[in-house]
Order: sequence, then structure tokens, then C-alpha cells
Amino acid sequence: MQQTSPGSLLTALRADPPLVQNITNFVAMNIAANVLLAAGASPAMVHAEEEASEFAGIARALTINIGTLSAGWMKGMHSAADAANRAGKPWVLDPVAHYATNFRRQAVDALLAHRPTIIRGNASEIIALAGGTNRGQGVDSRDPVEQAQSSARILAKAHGAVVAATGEIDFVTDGERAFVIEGGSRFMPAVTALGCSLTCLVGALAAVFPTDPLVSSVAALTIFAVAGENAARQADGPGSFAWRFLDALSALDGPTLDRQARIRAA
Ligand SMILES: Nc1ncnc2c1ncn2[C@@H]1O[C@H](COP(=O)(O)OP(=O)(O)OP(=O)(O)O)[C@@H](O)[C@H]1O
Ligand SMILES: Cc1ncsc1CCO
Ligand SMILES: [Mg+2]
Repeated sequence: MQQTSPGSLLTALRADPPLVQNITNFVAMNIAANVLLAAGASPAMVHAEEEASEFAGIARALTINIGTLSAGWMKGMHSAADAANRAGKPWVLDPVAHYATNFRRQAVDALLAHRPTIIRGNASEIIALAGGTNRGQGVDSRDPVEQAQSSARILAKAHGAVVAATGEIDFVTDGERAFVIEGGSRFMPAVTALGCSLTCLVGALAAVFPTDPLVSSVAALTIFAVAGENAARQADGPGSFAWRFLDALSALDGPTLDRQARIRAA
């Protein structure tokens, strides 16, 4: 097992569980916390403006998601992103449905000014963020990841961030290097907030291996791809898939992950 393989990073996460602060949405809070616990990390959903920046000083990574945004939450997001940057800790932005309303567009522009370490969105969100025409509907993607690849590269260069575009396959780039990750299940987009949960896991892996956020992002995407594939084998539909996914995540170990990983340079 290579020292930076997804499997070795999963093993490292379990050996020293990172505390991850997530300012996520009301839909995602429960499932995202359970996903982080199943993977072996310590989630904390802390968003209030009175404490968000103080907590960012304690946590090893921060994730920010605008899924159910309101004005009060924005203040917590800004102060937490500031605090993470000042402490040199990685932070991840999930620009949920940012193309849908002016409020969201302005919020994402303001958050991008804090220079996220990683941006994780579905294909429609990544295409729209780079100024392209997308077919997304609300929080749901309707574009293939293949069409988001050039947008992801442009965004990565423009913002100095790692950018991950997810869907049937996943694509991730730092603007120079790029990887495609295959796996997952058709049930995944049918369970709400799995993408939001993935964003939190991307934060957890960035905490474990902050040196190279492209490598840590590949690990997080691969963990989801393999756990999703394993969970789908016996699932009857989105309901049983959801709990089987948590079980598959917690059953996954480093060597199995590396054996099942389907990652190729792009
Ligand atoms: N058709 C599919 N086949 C296999 N895996 C998929 C498919 N669609 C999505 N996934 C996987 O589901 C996970 C979430 O990605 P997705 O692009 O659905 O996020 P999202 O749209 O932001 O989700 P949400 O907004 O509901 O949180 C990723 O691991 C992705 O690889
Ligand atoms: C359904 C939904 N609505 C706002 S956020 C969210 C979770 C999936 O992005
Ligand atoms: Mg999403």
C-alpha cells in the first residue's frame, strides 16, 4: 500500500480521527454526521455566528455548504472560513444550487473570496460556477460529469483550489493534475444529501492529509465510490441503500479500498 493511497489515508483517519466542523444544511446534518462517524471521523455541526470562528480554531478542517442558507448563517460561514485560513487549516466549499437565486450566487461569490482549499459540487454546479450553461434543477444535477471537466480545470486555476465534480463518475483536478474515479451506485442521487455528506468527508480526508488536497480528495471520492458499490449489491432501493451505505462505509478497510479502487489519471 502506497503511503498516500486512499487505503492508507483511510487507515490514518481511523488511527487518529479528525474533528471536522461542518456548516451544512438542515437536510444534510444528520446523514452527513453519520457518514463521518461511519468513516471514522468526528463530526461537529457548528454554525452559529457566536461560536463558528472559535470552533474553527479547534477543528482540523471546516466544510461550508449553502444548501439551506439564511442571512444569519452567512456571518458564521465568513468568520469560520477566516479562522480556518488564519490557522492554516483546510476548508471545503459546497456551492449547492448556487445558480438558482441571486442570494445564493452572491453568497458563493463572497465565500470564494476566502479561497477555499477544495470546491466539491455536482456536475451542474461546477459547470455553472465556471460561467457555463447548465441544466441543473434546484439541488439536482442534470449534466454529465464529462461536460464539467473543462469547467473544473478552469475553476481550479482561477481560484487556486482543488475542484471535484461528481455524478455517475467523479472528476477531480488541481488545474494541472486530474483524476477520474469510477464506482458508486445509481441509488446515490436518489438518497438526499449524500453529496453534502461527501463534501464533509472530503474535509475529513483533507484534515488527515493537508499537504496535498488533490490526493486527499481522491481518497474521499474513492471511499464513496467503493462503499456505494458494495452497498448497492444487496440494496432493494434508496431506502435500504441508505443504511447499507453506512454499514458499507464502516466495514471498509484500507487494503480492501485500495483493491477495489478504480482511479485513472485524466
Ligand atoms: N448515477 C450515479 N452512479 C454512481 N454514483 C453516483 C451517481 N450519481 C451520483 N453518484 C455518486 O453520489 C455521490 C454524491 O454525488 P452527487 O453528484 O449526487 O452530489 P449532489 O448532487 O451534490 O448531492 P446532494 O445535493 O443530494 O447532496 C458521489 O459519490 C457520486 O459519485
Ligand atoms: C434537498 C435539499 N434542499 C436544500 S439542500 C438539500 C440537500 C441536497 O443538496
Ligand atoms: Mg449537492
